[in-house]
Amino acid sequence: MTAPFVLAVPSKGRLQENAEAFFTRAGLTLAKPRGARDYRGTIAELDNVEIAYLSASEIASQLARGTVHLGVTGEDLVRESIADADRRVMLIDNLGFGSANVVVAVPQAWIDVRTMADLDDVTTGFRAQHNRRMRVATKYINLTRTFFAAHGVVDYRIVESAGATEGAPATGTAEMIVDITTTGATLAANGLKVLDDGVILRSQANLVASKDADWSVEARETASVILDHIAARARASKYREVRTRFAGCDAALLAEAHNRFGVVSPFGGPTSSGMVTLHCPPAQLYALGSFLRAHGADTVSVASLDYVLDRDNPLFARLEAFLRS
Ligand SMILES: Nc1ncnc2c1ncn2[C@@H]1O[C@H](COP(=O)(O)OP(=O)(O)OP(=O)(O)O)[C@@H](O)[C@H]1O
Ligand SMILES: O=P(O)(O)OC[C@H]1O[C@H](OP(=O)(O)OP(=O)(O)O)[C@H](O)[C@@H]1O
Ligand SMILES: [Mg+2]
Repeated sequence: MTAPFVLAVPSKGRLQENAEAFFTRAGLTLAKPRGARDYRGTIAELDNVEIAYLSASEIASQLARGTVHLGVTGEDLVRESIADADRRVMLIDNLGFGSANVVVAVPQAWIDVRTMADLDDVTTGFRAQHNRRMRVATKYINLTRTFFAAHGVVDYRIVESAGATEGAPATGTAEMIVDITTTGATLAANGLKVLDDGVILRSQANLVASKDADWSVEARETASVILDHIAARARASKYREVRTRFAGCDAALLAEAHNRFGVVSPFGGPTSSGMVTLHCPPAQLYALGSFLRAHGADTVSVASLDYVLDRDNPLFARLEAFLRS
């Protein structure tokens, strides 16, 4: 028996629901045969795939170790926990959820500190005056070191924080923090502000591949099928299907529609009777409908697309290039 292909999916926290919904939309139904507390699952449509339900941070670690082939996790966790991340894992695609920024935040009361350059001055002055370094509370130790170094800030010390990091300045365990934020509500509630150039990383959930997983022929084939599903869904959601028929519909008109509205003609130009099926970006639908009617169409129908299966498998092509590199 060949070893199963392992896909890691967040088991809890804010990424979980979105991740499951993402696979469902792609036509891949995640199932837990032994109930909700089961941390191993399957994909109803595919044999020989094992779903590993793990925390988002554990997914990043297992991708680095190669114990899972593909996983969904936050870019922040990938960049923080995997040294040399671009060589060991590949971010195949942004998933459009789990957006959050890793930021440098200081007390709002520091009115003269707006930028990293200001912070550099303040940390240097603090060290000279107090004979100790300012403390930064964070769980993003590597991201903090790299970012501070890039800005020439050296007079600081990291205090590792596992949770409630925003509270550190008020309780006196650190002077400032590096943490993740979405709405900014937690920072504001703790009297903190983000430095103007203090965004270290704009993170979101990603589909990530491990370089060191067992990429057997079977594993590659499974990845190709999974990524084909995902690409078909992604392509479908970028467009709506527009259909019409009128005598004046010709190649020149379609070329104009392409240039003006970003319309593509996946099945070629109009038939001899002027029947055509187009794919149009949602924001341009009404403009396209008006354009077609102005040129003679009596009726234009618009429908949403569930999947668009192309001969190309662009996500898998990227994965293959990475595995070869
Ligand atoms: N507002 C946010 N705060 C924290 N993480 C967020 C936010 N928005 C998106 N994320 C993403 O979700 C990931 C996981 O965060 P989540 O809070 O779900 O789990 P966790 O913090 O790792 O788990 P736990 O808090 O139980 O240890 C983050 O690393 C980040 O990529
Ligand atoms: O900018 P906001 O929208 O306020 O969100 C940011 C907060 O959310 C996260 O905490 P979480 O709820 O995940 O708790 P945790 O610290 O236990 O992970 C994060 O660590 C911040 O504290
Ligand atoms: Mg959290």
